[in-house]
Amino acid sequence: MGKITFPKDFIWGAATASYQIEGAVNQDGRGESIWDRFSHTPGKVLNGDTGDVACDHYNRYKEDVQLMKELGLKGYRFSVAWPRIYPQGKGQVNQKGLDFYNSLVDELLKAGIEPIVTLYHWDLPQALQDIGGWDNRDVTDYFADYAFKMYDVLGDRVKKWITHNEPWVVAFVGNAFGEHAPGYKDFALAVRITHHLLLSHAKAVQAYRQSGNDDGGQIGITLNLTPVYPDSDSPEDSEAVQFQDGFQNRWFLDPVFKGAYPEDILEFYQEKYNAPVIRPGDMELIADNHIDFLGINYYTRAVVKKGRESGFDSVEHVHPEGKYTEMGWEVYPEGLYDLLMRIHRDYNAPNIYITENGAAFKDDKVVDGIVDDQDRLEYLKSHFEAAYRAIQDGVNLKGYYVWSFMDNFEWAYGYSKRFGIVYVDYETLKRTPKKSALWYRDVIADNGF
Ligand SMILES: OC[C@H]1NNC[C@@H](O)[C@@H]1O
Repeated sequence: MGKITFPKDFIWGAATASYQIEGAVNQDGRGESIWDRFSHTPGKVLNGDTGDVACDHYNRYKEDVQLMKELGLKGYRFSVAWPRIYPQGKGQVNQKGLDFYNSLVDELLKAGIEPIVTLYHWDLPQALQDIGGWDNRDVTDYFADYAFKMYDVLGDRVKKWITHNEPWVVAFVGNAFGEHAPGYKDFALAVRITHHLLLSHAKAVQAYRQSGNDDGGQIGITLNLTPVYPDSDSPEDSEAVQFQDGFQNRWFLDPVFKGAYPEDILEFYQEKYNAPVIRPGDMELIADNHIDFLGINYYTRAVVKKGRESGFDSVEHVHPEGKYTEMGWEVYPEGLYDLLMRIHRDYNAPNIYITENGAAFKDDKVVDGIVDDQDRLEYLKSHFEAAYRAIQDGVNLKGYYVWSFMDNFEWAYGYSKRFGIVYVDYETLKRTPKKSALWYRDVIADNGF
């Protein structure tokens, strides 16, 4: 592909999340989150790593924003730690928590960087988990109250909001697979939680429209979407694709864009798990609170075939020959093009932002002050090219936030996986832009490559 130039005003950014970078978990009145509890539970996180210190961004944010400015970032996606605002999840507000995010937003704006703020990136206040967490329908109201407070405090300067990050991961990885906080292995619980997450999303959108701070503002949701391909063109394999696509993608896309769950998956869940619990008015609330943009987190594709068991959910994942990242995810930029075209075609999505895309590779070592992460540079380049083709074919893609601005706490993998374009030395917390960051700086400056 020759020189490509992205549309004018395309937002080139980078993304992070509170628990993964902030540290300072006991500073300035922050309450405990479910990830504090989970990471301090022996055996849950590799090497016993926790987010206690992480990148100490809470105390180093001015330095980090300065580095973002030097890289020329146009946008920065971060998340607010709910337990910094409401240490008990509701009730008493922690002013020092509000002060931190106010200062961070002011630093970003001074640096000419547009903030896009995620309200929930997995660090639920533990006090709410103690009353059932997302399985307790009341938490959907506490979330809307927390969202309203953030719109009130930051909404004059923050004009792009994301209600939830990856509700599929929150529900299933945290409550069915047991690999994330709070660590349950209960599929019926996970399905019930998906509905409460979507309900809380709708209530937070409604609160935004009522906040009086939504002038010129946009609100959306970020979904981790994985395009699914059949291992063969057999009818059995296409049935496996149908289930996996429904389980992972359509279960959230359909209610958000069409106001109803996909029939095939809903029927399967009701039969097998007697879930979700949908009350009269729920689907209307979800249907009536439209989003202004869809955030897409794309990492890789899935290739599936009919599994050995019987039943709609009998799916076996296949791992084709090819290049894989340190997470065991196939490098497949074509999947990003196909996904964007599908969202455009099947859901007529309004504006789209790639709110996360990036990779962890082994090549992260500082040698003479340089981190030569050629693998990551090539990963990003190939995915930028796929995004560009989708724009050329009509997709309303308005921005791209690389995951991640800097190496950080990669959940159950702890600090063993590095996604950053900036290297973090966890002994000294020194930040070193990697080769990919320096290349990205030029892409941003030229709005292409
Ligand atoms: O696994 C890489 C990223 N995926 N999306 C959510 C983020 O919190 C993860 O670090």
